[in-house]
Amino acid sequence: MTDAIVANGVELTYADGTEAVRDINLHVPVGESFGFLGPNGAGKTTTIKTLVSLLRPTRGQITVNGYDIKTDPQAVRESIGYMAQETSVDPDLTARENIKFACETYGVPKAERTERIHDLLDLVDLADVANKAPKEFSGGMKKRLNVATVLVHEPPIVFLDEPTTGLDPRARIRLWKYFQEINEQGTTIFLTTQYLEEADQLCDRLSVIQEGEIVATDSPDDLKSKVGGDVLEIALEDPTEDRRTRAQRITRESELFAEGTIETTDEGISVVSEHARRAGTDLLVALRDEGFTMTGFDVRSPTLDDVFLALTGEPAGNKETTGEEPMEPPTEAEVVQ
Ligand SMILES: Nc1ncnc2c1ncn2[C@@H]1O[C@H](COP(=O)(O)OP(=O)(O)OP(=O)(O)O)[C@@H](O)[C@H]1O
Repeated sequence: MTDAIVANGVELTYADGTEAVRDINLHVPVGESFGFLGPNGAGKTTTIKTLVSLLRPTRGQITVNGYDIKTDPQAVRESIGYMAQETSVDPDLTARENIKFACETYGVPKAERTERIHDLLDLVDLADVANKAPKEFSGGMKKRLNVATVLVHEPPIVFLDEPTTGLDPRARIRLWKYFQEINEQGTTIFLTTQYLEEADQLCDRLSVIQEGEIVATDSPDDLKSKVGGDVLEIALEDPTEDRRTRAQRITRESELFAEGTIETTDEGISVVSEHARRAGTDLLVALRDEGFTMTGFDVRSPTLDDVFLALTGEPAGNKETTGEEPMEPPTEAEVVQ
């Protein structure tokens, strides 16, 4: 399979000396849905802007659709769809007019425009509000319109920079559906995200990026399998620091869990081990014999959050779960759709 995106040894240092990305290497085959997962400031936007030729790398080579971004930036831009982090639709033109404008900008032949606009309004579920202006739309509807505008010239690759940030879960799931649809139709997708679930749902493969460097690249399942087992979480009654540390030590001293990763949590301890499922109850008994009372117990498969923690030593800072980000309530137009 040919590569849609190739990046070799890419670095980008901003004028103020910030080394935003260092030694980025990528090979994204045609038809793949590839993700860049990382927290705020990790270098995702810098990377995507460099790939679409809006920023010039300080070092390294990039080809997109076979075009070199340094020598052929115009050909790169004409052959891709790029959705920036900030939604870019004209608030005063209607949804239909916004898509028509994009058709003109990208030189879609006149004879094809009417059908293309109709199909795109359908794809993103905005046919009912085609004659309304985005100033009346919810954030989710604006993003969907934005998706339609970047697809007008049927690009073989679309670059999506945190396409669902700020949307409520329902709007997010709808957008995922459209991305899956265009990917199934053969479009290569490169997206950045800080949502673990988004990476899990949409990406065939992903790179985890931290402080400008790729720390792992694989399929979501393979990344999870590298965590080293299932995750056993135990909540203790009265989980003072002393008690959590003692429970951690007892677990570490037990033969079965000596090889696992044992962390203290707010409620008690968390153990990642290949024995978590089979021998979890033995550990509960051992802790009970040492005088602990357990108030909760859960064994689960690893998530990308566990992957992130194992790779970077930090939680992913997923806004969805930390609740840092205000959710956008649906507007009237969204509700009536
Ligand atoms: N124009 C700029 N000049 C100097 N430094 C910048 C500039 N833009 C970004 N940076 C810095 O480069 C680093 C990477 O930023 P970048 O926006 O690429 O990260 P990100 O992963 O996309 O984060 P976010 O999720 O917040 O968009 C950060 O330290 C950021 O402060």
